[in-house]
Amino acid sequence: MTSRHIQANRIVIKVGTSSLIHPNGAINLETFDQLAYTLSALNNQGKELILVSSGAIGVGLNKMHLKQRPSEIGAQQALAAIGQSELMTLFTQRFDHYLTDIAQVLLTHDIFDYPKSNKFVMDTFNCLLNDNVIPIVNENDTVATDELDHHTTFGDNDQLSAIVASHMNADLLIVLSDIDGFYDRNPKKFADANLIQTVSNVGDDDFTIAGGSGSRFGTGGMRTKLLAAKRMIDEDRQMVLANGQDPQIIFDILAGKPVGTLFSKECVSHE
Ligand SMILES: Nc1ncnc2c1ncn2[C@@H]1O[C@H](COP(=O)(O)OP(=O)(O)O)[C@@H](O)[C@H]1O
Ligand SMILES: N[C@@H](CCC(=O)OP(=O)(O)O)C(=O)O
Repeated sequence: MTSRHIQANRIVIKVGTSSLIHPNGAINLETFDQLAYTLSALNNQGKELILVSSGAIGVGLNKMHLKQRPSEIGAQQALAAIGQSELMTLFTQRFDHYLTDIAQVLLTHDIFDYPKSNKFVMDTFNCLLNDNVIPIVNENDTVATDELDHHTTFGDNDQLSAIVASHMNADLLIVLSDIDGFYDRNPKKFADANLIQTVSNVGDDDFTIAGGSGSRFGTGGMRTKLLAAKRMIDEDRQMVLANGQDPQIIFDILAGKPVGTLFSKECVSHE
């Protein structure tokens, strides 16, 4: 069987709304539980983990019994504020079950551009990792109003996870979504789309086959994931995009099994 060369000690895992919320708007409890189990097991093995989790708006919609995301930015921000505490409650419950400590870190995309803030954030992450605590990051949606087109780019956690991986010098970024990886066209629209197993360079052609979000709750779609992948490859880090339906897939990724799409300068597989 072919295998991949994945050697990662410090890992950023990003989980999208589409993995945390069922298409009917209900909370996907299995994902929360399996994510907590998998990350706790890896934490116990000594891996350094940072989880970037979307889902505040999705959980907020569920809590307020709303079916549709409102179009006004203020209303989305209010829902994110409602959902974020609920999101952390869900994580706290599940991680407690596996005796793992977690912490909430809310960031904005530009926070690392300011040397003082950069230092504070890095110090916080480093202290948490030293203390064996898993930081759970989300964009601070209440104050993050720097992007103009909030209807499509509100809280782009794909790129935030790449920024965190970059500044924290992570070896690997794992992006968990509701599809098996990067396809030659949107698999939610084209039944005959083919999975691309490895990408060593993200170019313009790749962006032309990257469509928008496939669910009512996700925001970034494939474009923001490719931007994250491009950054990782440029910095000689690796990224794997995989299906988050069963977060135990992270064990397979770390074992070098050919699951999802690997973005890496070195895509050599071994028989
Ligand atoms: N080329 C492509 N390959 C895979 N998925 C694609 C592609 N183009 C668009 N997509 C869409 O991107 C979606 C994943 O992005 P998104 O809905 O934002 O998920 P998440 O909440 O995990 O960030 C998929 O469900 C799929 O519909
Ligand atoms: N900060 C927003 C995240 C938005 C976002 O990036 O969503 P997704 O495309 O599901 O990763 C929230 O928690 O709802």
